[in-house]
Amino acid sequence: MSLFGKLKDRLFKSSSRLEEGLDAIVSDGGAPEADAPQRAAPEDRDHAPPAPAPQEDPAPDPQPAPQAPAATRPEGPRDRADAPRVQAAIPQALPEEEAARPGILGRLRRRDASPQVVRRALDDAMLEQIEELLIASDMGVDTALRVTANMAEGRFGKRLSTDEIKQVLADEIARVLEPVARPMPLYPKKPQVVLVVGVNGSGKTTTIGKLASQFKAAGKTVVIAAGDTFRAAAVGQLQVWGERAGVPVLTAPEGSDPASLAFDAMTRAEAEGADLLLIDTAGRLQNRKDLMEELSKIVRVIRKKDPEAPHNTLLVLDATTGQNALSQVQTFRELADVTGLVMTKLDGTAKGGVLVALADKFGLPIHAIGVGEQIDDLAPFDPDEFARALTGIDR
Ligand SMILES: Nc1nc2c(ncn2[C@@H]2O[C@H](COP(=O)(O)OP(=O)(O)OP(=O)(O)O)[C@@H](O)[C@H]2O)c(=O)[nH]1
Repeated sequence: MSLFGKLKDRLFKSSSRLEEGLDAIVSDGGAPEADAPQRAAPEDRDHAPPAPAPQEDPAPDPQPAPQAPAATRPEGPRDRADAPRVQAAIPQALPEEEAARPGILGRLRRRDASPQVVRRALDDAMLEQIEELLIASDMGVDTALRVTANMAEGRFGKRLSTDEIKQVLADEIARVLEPVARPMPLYPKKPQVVLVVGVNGSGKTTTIGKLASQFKAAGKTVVIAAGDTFRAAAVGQLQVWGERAGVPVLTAPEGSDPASLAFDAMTRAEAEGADLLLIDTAGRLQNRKDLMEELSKIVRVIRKKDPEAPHNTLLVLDATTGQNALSQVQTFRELADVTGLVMTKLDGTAKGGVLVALADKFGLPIHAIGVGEQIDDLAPFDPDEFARALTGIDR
Protein backbone atom coordinates (compact mmCIF):
# COMPACT_ATOMS: atom_id res chain seq x y z
CA MET A 1 0.00 0.00 0.00
CA SER A 2 1.30 3.49 -0.80
CA LEU A 3 2.23 5.81 2.02
CA PHE A 4 -0.81 7.92 1.18
CA GLY A 5 -3.07 4.88 1.31
CA LYS A 6 -1.61 3.86 4.66
CA LEU A 7 -1.94 7.34 6.11
CA LYS A 8 -5.47 7.74 4.83
CA ASP A 9 -6.36 4.33 6.14
CA ARG A 10 -4.94 5.17 9.51
CA LEU A 11 -6.38 8.63 9.72
CA PHE A 12 -9.73 7.05 9.01
CA LYS A 13 -11.29 8.23 12.24
CA SER A 14 -10.46 11.88 11.62
CA SER A 15 -11.34 11.83 7.95
CA SER A 16 -14.57 9.88 8.33
CA ARG A 17 -15.75 12.28 11.00
CA LEU A 18 -15.03 15.27 8.79
CA GLU A 19 -16.48 13.54 5.75
CA GLU A 20 -19.73 12.55 7.43
CA GLY A 21 -20.05 16.02 8.93
CA LEU A 22 -19.54 17.71 5.57
CA ASP A 23 -22.05 15.41 3.91
CA ALA A 24 -24.61 16.32 6.54
CA ILE A 25 -23.87 20.04 6.19
CA VAL A 26 -24.23 20.02 2.40
CA SER A 27 -27.41 17.90 2.54
CA ASP A 28 -28.85 20.33 5.07
CA GLY A 29 -30.11 23.01 2.71
CA GLY A 30 -28.48 21.67 -0.43
CA ALA A 31 -30.22 20.43 -3.56
CA PRO A 32 -29.30 17.80 -6.13
CA GLU A 33 -28.15 19.08 -9.47
CA ALA A 34 -26.23 17.80 -12.48
CA ASP A 35 -22.58 17.25 -11.77
CA ALA A 36 -21.41 20.12 -13.94
CA PRO A 37 -17.81 20.87 -13.13
CA GLN A 38 -18.60 23.77 -10.77
CA ARG A 39 -15.14 23.38 -9.36
CA ALA A 40 -14.16 25.38 -6.36
CA ALA A 41 -12.24 28.16 -7.99
CA PRO A 42 -8.59 27.33 -7.58
CA GLU A 43 -7.86 30.73 -9.12
CA ASP A 44 -9.07 32.21 -5.85
CA ARG A 45 -5.71 31.33 -4.47
CA ASP A 46 -4.14 34.51 -5.68
CA HIS A 47 -3.30 35.22 -2.06
CA ALA A 48 -0.55 32.74 -2.63
CA PRO A 49 0.80 30.80 0.33
CA PRO A 50 4.05 32.04 1.69
CA ALA A 51 6.98 30.07 0.38
CA PRO A 52 8.12 27.52 2.95
CA ALA A 53 10.45 29.26 5.35
CA PRO A 54 14.01 28.74 4.23
CA GLN A 55 16.01 26.56 6.56
CA GLU A 56 18.13 28.97 8.52
CA ASP A 57 20.26 26.12 9.72
CA PRO A 58 23.80 26.33 8.45
CA ALA A 59 24.76 23.82 5.80
CA PRO A 60 22.35 21.01 6.46
CA ASP A 61 23.43 17.66 5.20
CA PRO A 62 22.13 17.12 1.70
CA GLN A 63 20.57 13.81 2.73
CA PRO A 64 18.34 14.62 5.67
CA ALA A 65 16.50 11.68 7.16
CA PRO A 66 13.78 10.68 7.59
CA GLN A 67 12.70 11.33 4.03
CA ALA A 68 10.09 9.42 2.17
CA PRO A 69 11.53 7.51 -0.75
CA ALA A 70 10.71 9.56 -3.83
CA ALA A 71 8.55 6.77 -5.19
CA THR A 72 6.16 6.96 -2.27
CA ARG A 73 5.74 10.70 -2.21
CA PRO A 74 2.25 11.83 -3.07
CA GLU A 75 1.42 13.88 -6.10
CA GLY A 76 1.54 17.60 -5.56
CA PRO A 77 -1.38 19.97 -6.03
CA ARG A 78 -0.45 20.50 -9.65
CA ASP A 79 -0.94 16.80 -10.29
CA ARG A 80 -4.31 16.96 -8.65
CA ALA A 81 -5.36 19.90 -10.77
CA ASP A 82 -5.00 17.62 -13.74
CA ALA A 83 -7.45 15.09 -12.38
CA PRO A 84 -10.71 16.89 -13.30
CA ARG A 85 -9.51 17.25 -16.85
CA VAL A 86 -9.02 13.50 -17.07
CA GLN A 87 -12.52 12.91 -15.64
CA ALA A 88 -14.04 15.55 -17.87
CA ALA A 89 -12.57 13.74 -20.84
CA ILE A 90 -14.69 10.66 -20.20
CA PRO A 91 -18.03 11.97 -21.64
CA GLN A 92 -16.20 13.34 -24.67
CA ALA A 93 -15.01 9.81 -25.34
CA LEU A 94 -18.53 8.79 -26.49
CA PRO A 95 -18.57 7.77 -30.13
CA GLU A 96 -19.36 10.86 -32.21
CA GLU A 97 -22.48 9.49 -33.92
CA GLU A 98 -23.90 8.32 -30.57
CA ALA A 99 -23.40 11.69 -28.91
CA ALA A 100 -25.15 13.40 -31.82
CA ARG A 101 -28.02 10.91 -31.82
CA PRO A 102 -31.01 12.09 -29.75
CA GLY A 103 -32.06 8.47 -29.06
CA ILE A 104 -32.83 6.96 -25.67
CA LEU A 105 -29.45 5.26 -25.41
CA GLY A 106 -27.62 8.47 -26.17
CA ARG A 107 -29.66 10.37 -23.57
CA LEU A 108 -29.15 7.65 -20.98
CA ARG A 109 -25.44 7.59 -21.61
CA ARG A 110 -25.31 11.36 -21.29
CA ARG A 111 -27.21 11.20 -18.02
CA ASP A 112 -24.77 8.58 -16.76
CA ALA A 113 -21.94 10.89 -17.65
CA SER A 114 -23.43 13.71 -15.54
CA PRO A 115 -24.73 12.12 -12.35
CA GLN A 116 -26.56 14.23 -9.83
CA VAL A 117 -24.70 15.68 -6.88
CA VAL A 118 -25.98 17.64 -3.93
CA ARG A 119 -24.68 21.18 -3.76
CA ARG A 120 -25.29 23.95 -1.30
CA ALA A 121 -24.54 27.65 -1.55
CA LEU A 122 -21.71 28.71 0.72
CA ASP A 123 -23.28 31.19 3.14
CA ASP A 124 -22.72 32.30 6.73
CA ALA A 125 -24.81 29.47 8.18
CA MET A 126 -22.86 26.87 6.25
CA LEU A 127 -19.51 28.42 7.19
CA GLU A 128 -20.53 28.34 10.81
CA GLN A 129 -21.41 24.66 10.54
CA ILE A 130 -18.06 23.88 8.91
CA GLU A 131 -16.32 25.89 11.64
CA GLU A 132 -18.03 23.78 14.32
CA LEU A 133 -17.04 20.61 12.52
CA LEU A 134 -13.40 21.68 12.39
CA ILE A 135 -13.43 22.60 16.06
CA ALA A 136 -14.88 19.17 16.84
CA SER A 137 -11.97 17.59 14.99
CA ASP A 138 -9.58 19.37 17.39
CA MET A 139 -8.46 22.13 15.10
CA GLY A 140 -9.10 24.70 17.79
CA VAL A 141 -11.31 27.79 17.55
CA ASP A 142 -8.76 30.25 16.13
CA THR A 143 -7.50 27.90 13.44
CA ALA A 144 -11.02 26.77 12.49
CA LEU A 145 -12.03 30.43 12.10
CA ARG A 146 -9.01 31.22 9.96
CA VAL A 147 -9.46 28.18 7.74
CA THR A 148 -13.16 28.85 7.13
CA ALA A 149 -12.52 32.56 6.49
CA ASN A 150 -9.98 31.60 3.84
CA MET A 151 -12.42 29.07 2.40
CA ALA A 152 -15.04 31.77 1.98
CA GLU A 153 -12.74 34.14 0.12
CA GLY A 154 -13.89 34.33 -3.48
CA ARG A 155 -16.31 31.45 -2.98
CA PHE A 156 -19.08 33.06 -0.95
CA GLY A 157 -22.45 32.32 -2.58
CA LYS A 158 -21.03 29.59 -4.82
CA ARG A 159 -22.77 26.24 -4.84
CA LEU A 160 -20.44 23.52 -3.63
CA SER A 161 -20.67 19.75 -3.25
CA THR A 162 -19.08 17.76 -0.42
CA ASP A 163 -16.20 16.75 -2.68
CA GLU A 164 -15.58 20.33 -3.74
CA ILE A 165 -15.61 21.51 -0.12
CA LYS A 166 -13.21 18.73 0.84
CA GLN A 167 -10.83 19.88 -1.87
CA VAL A 168 -11.01 23.53 -0.78
CA LEU A 169 -10.61 22.51 2.84
CA ALA A 170 -7.62 20.31 2.04
CA ASP A 171 -5.99 23.17 0.13
CA GLU A 172 -6.54 25.59 3.01
CA ILE A 173 -5.24 23.10 5.59
CA ALA A 174 -2.19 22.34 3.45
CA ARG A 175 -1.49 26.08 3.30
CA VAL A 176 -1.38 26.27 7.09
CA LEU A 177 0.85 23.20 7.27
CA GLU A 178 3.28 23.92 4.45
CA PRO A 179 5.54 26.36 6.33
CA VAL A 180 6.10 23.91 9.21
CA ALA A 181 6.68 20.72 7.26
CA ARG A 182 10.43 20.36 7.48
CA PRO A 183 12.53 17.25 8.04
CA MET A 184 14.88 17.35 10.99
CA PRO A 185 17.95 19.21 9.77
CA LEU A 186 21.23 17.32 9.79
CA TYR A 187 24.53 19.09 10.35
CA PRO A 188 28.06 18.12 9.50
CA LYS A 189 28.71 18.30 13.26
CA LYS A 190 29.75 15.02 14.91
CA PRO A 191 28.02 13.98 17.02
CA GLN A 192 24.85 15.91 16.33
CA VAL A 193 23.07 15.83 19.66
CA VAL A 194 19.31 15.37 19.62
CA LEU A 195 17.54 15.81 22.92
CA VAL A 196 14.13 14.15 22.93
CA VAL A 197 11.56 15.54 25.36
CA GLY A 198 7.87 14.95 26.02
CA VAL A 199 5.49 13.67 28.67
CA ASN A 200 5.56 10.02 29.70
CA GLY A 201 3.73 7.83 27.24
CA SER A 202 3.83 10.37 24.40
CA GLY A 203 5.94 7.98 22.33
CA LYS A 204 9.50 9.22 22.98
CA THR A 205 11.06 5.77 23.25
CA THR A 206 9.27 4.46 20.18
CA THR A 207 10.15 7.58 18.18
CA ILE A 208 13.82 7.36 19.18
CA GLY A 209 13.85 3.73 18.01
CA LYS A 210 12.20 4.61 14.71
CA LEU A 211 14.50 7.60 14.13
CA ALA A 212 17.59 5.56 14.98
CA SER A 213 16.52 2.90 12.51
CA GLN A 214 15.90 5.45 9.73
CA PHE A 215 19.15 7.32 10.32
CA LYS A 216 21.02 4.04 10.35
CA ALA A 217 19.38 3.01 7.10
CA ALA A 218 20.52 6.37 5.69
CA GLY A 219 24.12 5.38 6.53
CA LYS A 220 24.52 7.30 9.79
CA THR A 221 26.09 5.93 12.94
CA VAL A 222 23.85 6.47 15.92
CA VAL A 223 24.18 6.19 19.69
CA ILE A 224 21.22 6.32 22.08
CA ALA A 225 21.38 7.45 25.71
CA ALA A 226 18.63 6.21 28.04
CA GLY A 227 18.29 9.42 30.01
CA ASP A 228 15.16 8.50 31.98
CA THR A 229 17.30 6.77 34.58
CA PHE A 230 14.59 6.74 37.24
CA ARG A 231 12.37 4.27 35.41
CA ALA A 232 13.86 0.85 34.80
CA ALA A 233 10.97 -0.06 32.49
CA ALA A 234 11.67 2.95 30.28
CA VAL A 235 15.35 1.97 30.01
CA GLY A 236 14.37 -1.64 29.19
CA GLN A 237 12.02 -0.46 26.44
CA LEU A 238 14.71 1.70 24.92
CA GLN A 239 17.11 -1.24 24.92
CA VAL A 240 14.55 -3.30 23.02
CA TRP A 241 14.21 -0.53 20.43
CA GLY A 242 17.99 -0.14 20.23
CA GLU A 243 18.27 -3.83 19.42
CA ARG A 244 15.58 -3.57 16.77
CA ALA A 245 17.32 -0.62 15.18
CA GLY A 246 20.78 -2.16 15.57
CA VAL A 247 22.02 0.84 17.55
CA PRO A 248 23.87 0.83 20.91
CA VAL A 249 21.94 2.11 23.92
CA LEU A 250 23.91 3.60 26.80
CA THR A 251 22.34 3.10 30.19
CA ALA A 252 23.19 4.05 33.76
CA PRO A 253 22.26 2.46 37.10
CA GLU A 254 18.67 3.15 38.15
CA GLY A 255 18.31 6.48 39.89
CA SER A 256 21.69 7.83 38.77
CA ASP A 257 22.14 11.35 37.44
CA PRO A 258 20.84 11.63 33.83
CA ALA A 259 23.28 14.48 33.17
CA SER A 260 26.21 12.26 34.01
CA LEU A 261 24.89 9.60 31.62
CA ALA A 262 24.50 12.27 28.92
CA PHE A 263 28.13 13.33 29.47
CA ASP A 264 29.35 9.73 29.21
CA ALA A 265 27.25 9.23 26.09
CA MET A 266 28.79 12.36 24.53
CA THR A 267 32.25 11.03 25.33
CA ARG A 268 31.49 7.68 23.74
CA ALA A 269 29.76 9.16 20.70
CA GLU A 270 32.76 11.45 20.15
CA ALA A 271 35.23 8.63 20.61
CA GLU A 272 33.35 6.46 18.14
CA GLY A 273 32.90 9.28 15.64
CA ALA A 274 29.12 8.77 15.75
CA ASP A 275 27.01 11.01 13.56
CA LEU A 276 24.11 11.28 15.96
CA LEU A 277 23.49 11.00 19.66
CA LEU A 278 19.82 10.65 20.59
CA ILE A 279 19.16 11.38 24.26
CA ASP A 280 15.93 10.18 25.85
CA THR A 281 14.73 12.20 28.85
CA ALA A 282 12.21 11.87 31.64
CA GLY A 283 8.69 13.20 31.09
CA ARG A 284 7.45 13.79 34.61
CA LEU A 285 5.44 16.94 34.32
CA GLN A 286 4.00 16.36 37.79
CA ASN A 287 7.02 18.12 39.19
CA ARG A 288 7.82 20.71 36.63
CA LYS A 289 10.60 22.33 38.64
CA ASP A 290 12.52 19.06 39.02
CA LEU A 291 12.13 18.27 35.35
CA MET A 292 13.29 21.72 34.35
CA GLU A 293 16.36 21.36 36.53
CA GLU A 294 17.05 17.91 35.16
CA LEU A 295 16.80 19.05 31.55
CA SER A 296 18.88 22.16 32.06
CA LYS A 297 21.55 20.15 33.84
CA ILE A 298 21.75 17.73 30.89
CA VAL A 299 22.15 20.71 28.56
CA ARG A 300 24.78 22.35 30.77
CA VAL A 301 26.82 19.18 30.94
CA ILE A 302 26.77 18.32 27.25
CA ARG A 303 27.72 21.92 26.45
CA LYS A 304 30.99 21.33 28.27
CA LYS A 305 31.79 19.06 25.35
CA ASP A 306 30.07 21.04 22.63
CA PRO A 307 28.83 24.56 23.35
CA GLU A 308 26.31 24.29 20.52
CA ALA A 309 24.68 21.11 21.79
CA PRO A 310 21.93 20.04 21.78
CA HIS A 311 21.58 20.76 18.09
CA ASN A 312 17.95 19.70 18.07
CA THR A 313 15.42 19.45 20.87
CA LEU A 314 12.53 17.37 19.66
CA LEU A 315 9.23 17.49 21.47
CA VAL A 316 7.25 14.29 21.03
CA LEU A 317 3.48 14.81 21.23
CA ASP A 318 0.71 12.24 21.37
CA ALA A 319 -2.00 13.24 18.88
CA THR A 320 -4.67 11.38 20.82
CA THR A 321 -4.43 13.99 23.58
CA GLY A 322 -6.02 16.51 21.22
CA GLN A 323 -5.99 20.10 22.46
CA ASN A 324 -3.82 19.03 25.38
CA ALA A 325 -0.93 18.89 22.91
CA LEU A 326 -1.13 22.68 22.66
CA SER A 327 -0.54 23.17 26.38
CA GLN A 328 2.27 20.62 26.28
CA VAL A 329 4.07 22.69 23.66
CA GLN A 330 3.65 25.76 25.81
CA THR A 331 4.99 23.98 28.90
CA PHE A 332 7.95 22.31 27.20
CA ARG A 333 8.99 25.52 25.54
CA GLU A 334 9.40 26.92 29.03
CA LEU A 335 11.44 23.88 30.07
CA ALA A 336 13.63 23.50 27.02
CA ASP A 337 14.52 25.21 23.77
CA VAL A 338 12.21 23.10 21.59
CA THR A 339 13.33 23.19 17.95
CA GLY A 340 10.86 20.79 16.36
CA LEU A 341 7.94 18.44 16.87
CA VAL A 342 7.16 14.82 16.20
CA MET A 343 3.48 13.94 16.37
CA THR A 344 2.76 10.33 17.30
CA LYS A 345 -0.29 8.05 17.28
CA LEU A 346 -1.96 9.74 14.34
CA ASP A 347 -3.24 6.32 13.42
CA GLY A 348 -6.58 5.57 14.95
CA THR A 349 -7.35 8.99 16.37
CA ALA A 350 -10.15 11.36 15.54
CA LYS A 351 -8.00 14.22 16.78
CA GLY A 352 -5.65 14.65 13.80
CA GLY A 353 -6.87 18.22 13.42
CA VAL A 354 -4.75 19.25 16.40
CA LEU A 355 -1.73 19.19 14.14
CA VAL A 356 -3.23 22.02 12.11
CA ALA A 357 -3.83 23.99 15.30
CA LEU A 358 -0.23 23.39 16.40
CA ALA A 359 1.14 24.56 13.07
CA ASP A 360 -1.07 27.64 13.11
CA LYS A 361 -0.38 28.60 16.70
CA PHE A 362 3.33 27.89 17.19
CA GLY A 363 4.84 27.57 13.74
CA LEU A 364 7.36 25.05 15.07
CA PRO A 365 8.70 22.67 12.43
CA ILE A 366 6.92 19.31 12.34
CA HIS A 367 9.61 16.84 11.39
CA ALA A 368 7.75 13.55 11.30
CA ILE A 369 4.55 11.78 12.25
CA GLY A 370 4.04 8.43 13.95
CA VAL A 371 1.41 6.28 12.31
CA GLY A 372 1.82 2.98 14.16
CA GLU A 373 3.85 0.98 16.61
CA GLN A 374 6.21 -0.68 14.15
CA ILE A 375 9.74 0.46 13.44
CA ASP A 376 8.93 1.85 10.00
CA ASP A 377 5.78 3.65 11.16
CA LEU A 378 7.41 7.07 11.22
CA ALA A 379 6.63 9.10 8.13
CA PRO A 380 7.99 12.43 6.95
CA PHE A 381 5.37 15.10 7.41
CA ASP A 382 3.86 15.88 4.04
CA PRO A 383 1.28 18.70 4.34
CA ASP A 384 -0.60 17.96 1.16
CA GLU A 385 -0.84 14.27 1.84
CA PHE A 386 -1.86 14.90 5.43
CA ALA A 387 -4.52 17.45 4.47
CA ARG A 388 -6.03 15.07 1.96
CA ALA A 389 -5.98 12.16 4.39
CA LEU A 390 -7.56 14.36 7.08
CA THR A 391 -10.36 15.56 4.84
CA GLY A 392 -10.91 12.09 3.37
CA ILE A 393 -10.07 12.91 -0.23
CA ASP A 394 -9.65 9.80 -2.33
CA ARG A 395 -6.85 9.54 -4.76
N1 LIG B 1 -0.57 3.52 17.57
C1 LIG B 1 0.58 4.10 17.85
N2 LIG B 1 1.16 3.86 19.03
C2 LIG B 1 2.33 4.47 19.29
C3 LIG B 1 2.95 5.36 18.40
N3 LIG B 1 4.08 5.81 18.98
C4 LIG B 1 4.15 5.22 20.20
N4 LIG B 1 3.11 4.40 20.39
C5 LIG B 1 2.77 3.58 21.59
O1 LIG B 1 2.60 4.43 22.70
C6 LIG B 1 3.01 3.81 23.89
C7 LIG B 1 3.98 4.72 24.62
O2 LIG B 1 5.11 4.86 23.80
P1 LIG B 1 6.58 5.07 24.40
O3 LIG B 1 7.49 5.21 23.26
O4 LIG B 1 6.89 4.04 25.42
O5 LIG B 1 6.37 6.45 25.11
P2 LIG B 1 7.36 7.25 26.04
O6 LIG B 1 7.10 8.68 25.83
O7 LIG B 1 8.75 6.78 25.87
O8 LIG B 1 6.81 6.83 27.44
P3 LIG B 1 7.60 6.57 28.77
O9 LIG B 1 8.52 5.42 28.49
O10 LIG B 1 6.51 6.22 29.71
O11 LIG B 1 8.29 7.83 29.10
C8 LIG B 1 3.60 2.48 23.46
O12 LIG B 1 2.66 1.48 23.67
C9 LIG B 1 3.88 2.65 21.98
O13 LIG B 1 3.80 1.44 21.27
C10 LIG B 1 2.29 5.61 17.14
O14 LIG B 1 2.71 6.39 16.28
N5 LIG B 1 1.11 4.95 16.92
